[in-house]
Amino acid sequence: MLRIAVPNKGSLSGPAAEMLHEAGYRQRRESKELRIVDPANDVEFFYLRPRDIALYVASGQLDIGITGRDLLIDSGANAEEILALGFARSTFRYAARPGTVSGLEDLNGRTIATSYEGIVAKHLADHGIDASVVHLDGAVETAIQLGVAEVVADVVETGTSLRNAGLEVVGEPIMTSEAVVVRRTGADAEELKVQQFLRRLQGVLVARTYVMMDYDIRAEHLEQAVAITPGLEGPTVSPLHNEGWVAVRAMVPTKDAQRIMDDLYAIGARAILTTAIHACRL
Ligand SMILES: Nc1ncnc2c1ncn2[C@@H]1O[C@H](COP(=O)(O)OP(=O)(O)OP(=O)(O)O)[C@@H](O)[C@H]1O
Ligand SMILES: O=P(O)(O)OC[C@H]1O[C@H](OP(=O)(O)OP(=O)(O)O)[C@H](O)[C@@H]1O
Ligand SMILES: [Mg+2]
Repeated sequence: MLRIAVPNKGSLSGPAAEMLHEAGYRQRRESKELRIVDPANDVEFFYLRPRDIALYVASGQLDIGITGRDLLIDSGANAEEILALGFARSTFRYAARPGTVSGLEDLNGRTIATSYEGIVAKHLADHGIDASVVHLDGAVETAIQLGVAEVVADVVETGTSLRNAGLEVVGEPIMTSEAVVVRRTGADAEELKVQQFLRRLQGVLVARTYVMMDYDIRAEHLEQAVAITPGLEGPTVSPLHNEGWVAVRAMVPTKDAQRIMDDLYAIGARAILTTAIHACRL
């Protein structure tokens, strides 16, 4: 049975459970459940603190985990990212009161508050900066107002928390993060059960980012149309009862669908339809 760690709380927990549910796995009914078995899929889910997940996976007790890339790197655990999941996207950045820190070099001698000591210590060392790091559990933006630190290093998504604390970012992002699937470094990536799990999640990612597009076009414009909608392995082309016309079917990225419909219309395509993909296996 495949043993999988899933975030039990925080920003990763809801979207991770939703993705697993879309991939056809049973998920817990209430947040106090710490472990559930999905016998139909031969999988066991353990609901753990996102910060601890890379460690459990590195220990070999659990086969796979879902966590944040930033948490994986911060943990220093012997685990590696094998699939990016596209949710809980954020950057990790330094911030300070406007006008107090001029740039990265200016962090020398400062006190930096963070919940991600591993990332910050490595970043400072890589840039030859000598600063002291104070560990806080959360709400680190407030540490400056309360005099605990002059600089914070924290997760930034919309920037609202920084603005509310009267802070602005310093330097370039230290890293970008999103939810990721992790495995013990060097574990057998070819293992069948693992591959099947990853294929299911990839299917959800594709269903979320692509739509199916159908349209009719005169045969002489087919090559132009195929250039606009190349599909994944080439579009399906079928004859229409109306001679000289063909029907084309191809997957297109959802974000480009409206532009593609305009482009197809402009070269003479008609009856252009898009439909959602509910599930897929590439
Ligand atoms: N506002 C946010 N937007 C996107 N991702 C976020 C946000 N806040 C935290 N994350 C991501 O969530 C993960 C941290 O999860 P964790 O549960 O420790 O913290 P949290 O989501 O802030 O929840 P908590 O309220 O328990 O602190 C990291 O991968 C981080 O990048
Ligand atoms: O840029 P924003 O959209 O404001 O998002 C970033 C904030 O979200 C998270 O905080 P959370 O609410 O989880 O509280 P925490 O700091 O206690 O973890 C993170 O730690 C930042 O503070
Ligand atoms: Mg938080």
